[in-house]
Amino acid sequence: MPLFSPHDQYVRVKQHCGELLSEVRKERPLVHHITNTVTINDCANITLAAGAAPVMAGAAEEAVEMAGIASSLVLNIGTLWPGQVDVMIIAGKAANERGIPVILDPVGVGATTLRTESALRILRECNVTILKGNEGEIGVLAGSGGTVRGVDSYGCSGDPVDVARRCAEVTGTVVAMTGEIDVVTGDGEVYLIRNGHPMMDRLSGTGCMAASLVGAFAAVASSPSKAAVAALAAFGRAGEIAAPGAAGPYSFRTGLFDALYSLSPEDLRDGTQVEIRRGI
Ligand SMILES: Nc1ncnc2c1ncn2[C@@H]1O[C@H](COP(=O)(O)OP(=O)(O)O)[C@@H](O)[C@H]1O
Ligand SMILES: Cc1ncsc1CCOP(=O)(O)O
Ligand SMILES: [Mg+2]
Repeated sequence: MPLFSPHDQYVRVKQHCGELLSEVRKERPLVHHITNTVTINDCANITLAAGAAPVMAGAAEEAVEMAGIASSLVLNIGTLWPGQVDVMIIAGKAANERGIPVILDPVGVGATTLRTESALRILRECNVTILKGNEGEIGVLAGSGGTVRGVDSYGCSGDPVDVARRCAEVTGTVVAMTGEIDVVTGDGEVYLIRNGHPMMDRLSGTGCMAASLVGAFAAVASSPSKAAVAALAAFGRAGEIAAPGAAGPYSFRTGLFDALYSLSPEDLRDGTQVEIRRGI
């Protein structure tokens, strides 16, 4: 006999999403980013809008010290420069030693050899807690095939849920795969999150911001997968609230920050659209 019925479990996950949002605002965790130069400001502001505190620190000389005071670390390979992966690995190892979660956003993996080798090296040399990518990126890292052009996903080969499961198996991480439906899996169940809006795909940086939010929620959560579910549901919910009032991508961007800032734990609890399936 399972301890909880599927319906009980569904209600508990939704409740937990709301609780984690409250916890982020109460704890205001410091999220250390080593990230790209395109979306760095949006990542800082979305972290603030959620109630957490961002710091962007990319120098080798301060990587260990910053990881020493942060509550989570977000590594994003969007605009790599020579030596940046070395810094990411120094920070990642320091984060691992302290036991704080490490989130990897393998932006554009599969598009070039440098990106693929860099993502694989980080996964090999650091203990990545949550791997957050779009369908193409996760398909590439699962080894089952994904198409990435520049930083854009052209999808993965096969059933996205199977691909996410396989990626979690191969990498030993919790996988948070974004898209029209987000899939989170790796330490138990598989979660499908149906929040969000197509406008989120029309704005550069929504994938990076999703990783920042996963970092903020993982910093205060005991379960990495539940943190990723709550973060993606919160971001998706903010997108749903912002889209009807937007004239286009740029007013949507403003609305997205405002909606996340104003999102109540009760709205997140009630508005989270999650399906739970048996995991690996
Ligand atoms: N068509 C869509 N419908 C709903 N939400 C979407 C859609 N496309 C993207 N999103 C949301 O936008 C965010 C970024 O996802 P995605 O576009 O897959 O990332 P990336 O920018 O890395 O390609 C995620 O929170 C995802 O849920
Ligand atoms: C356009 C671009 N080029 C390098 S990083 C970047 C931003 C990617 O943002 P996202 O994948 O979050 O949409
Ligand atoms: Mg994008």
